[in-house]
Amino acid sequence: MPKGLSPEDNWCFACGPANPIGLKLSFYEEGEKVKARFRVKPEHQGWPGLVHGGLLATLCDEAMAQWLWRRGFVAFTGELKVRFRRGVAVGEEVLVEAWLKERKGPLFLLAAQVLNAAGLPAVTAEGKFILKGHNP
Ligand SMILES: CCCCCCCCCCCC(=O)SCCNC(=O)CCNC(=O)[C@H](O)C(C)(C)COP(=O)(O)OP(=O)(O)OC[C@H]1O[C@@H](n2cnc3c(N)ncnc32)[C@H](O)[C@@H]1OP(=O)(O)O
Repeated sequence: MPKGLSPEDNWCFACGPANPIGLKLSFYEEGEKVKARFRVKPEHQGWPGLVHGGLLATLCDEAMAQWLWRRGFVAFTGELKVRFRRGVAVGEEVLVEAWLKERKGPLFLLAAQVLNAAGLPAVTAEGKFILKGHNP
C-alpha cells in the first residue's frame, strides 16, 4: 500500500466516514454482490438537475474495489469502462452494486451497475483491478 494510505484513517473519498467532503458510502453484502445506496445531492450535479457522470463512475469504481477489499485483496483500478445509459436526477436514491466476473492471477475483472430509483440500469461498468497486496 502506498505511503500515506492508511485504511484506519477512514479518508477514502467514496467510503471513508472521516472524509469531510466524502460520499460516505456504506456497503453491505447480498449474495455474491456488494451494494450501497446513495442519495444524490445538488452538489453532485453536472448538467443542471442531472448527476455528474464522473460521480457515477466513482460509485462503480468504489463498489468494485470494495468487493475486493472485503475479501482481503488490496487491488488498484487499472482500467475502468463506463456506459451511461440513463441520466440520474438530483435527489434520486440510487443503488450501486458490484460483483466478480473473472480472475486471472493478479488481474481481476469486475462488473458494476448503478440502478436508478425505478430499479433501471443508469450506468453499467467494468473494471480491471491489479492485485497489490492483502489486508490482514
Ligand atoms: C478505508 C478502506 C478503503 C477500502 C476500499 C478502498 C477503495 C478504494 C477505491 C479506489 C479505486 C481507485 O480509484 S484506485 C486509484 C486509481 N488507480 C491507480 O492509481 C493505479 C495507478 N496504476 C498503477 O499503480 C499501476 O499501473 C497498476 C498497479 C495498475 C499496475 O502496475 P503493476 O502492479 O506494476 O502491474 P504490472 O506488473 O504492470 O501488471 C500486472 C498485470 O496486470 C496487467 N495490467 C497492468 N495494468 C493494466 C491496466 N491498466 N489494464 C489492464 N491490465 C493491466 C499487466 O498486463 C499484467 O498482466 P500480465 O502481463 O502479467 O498478464
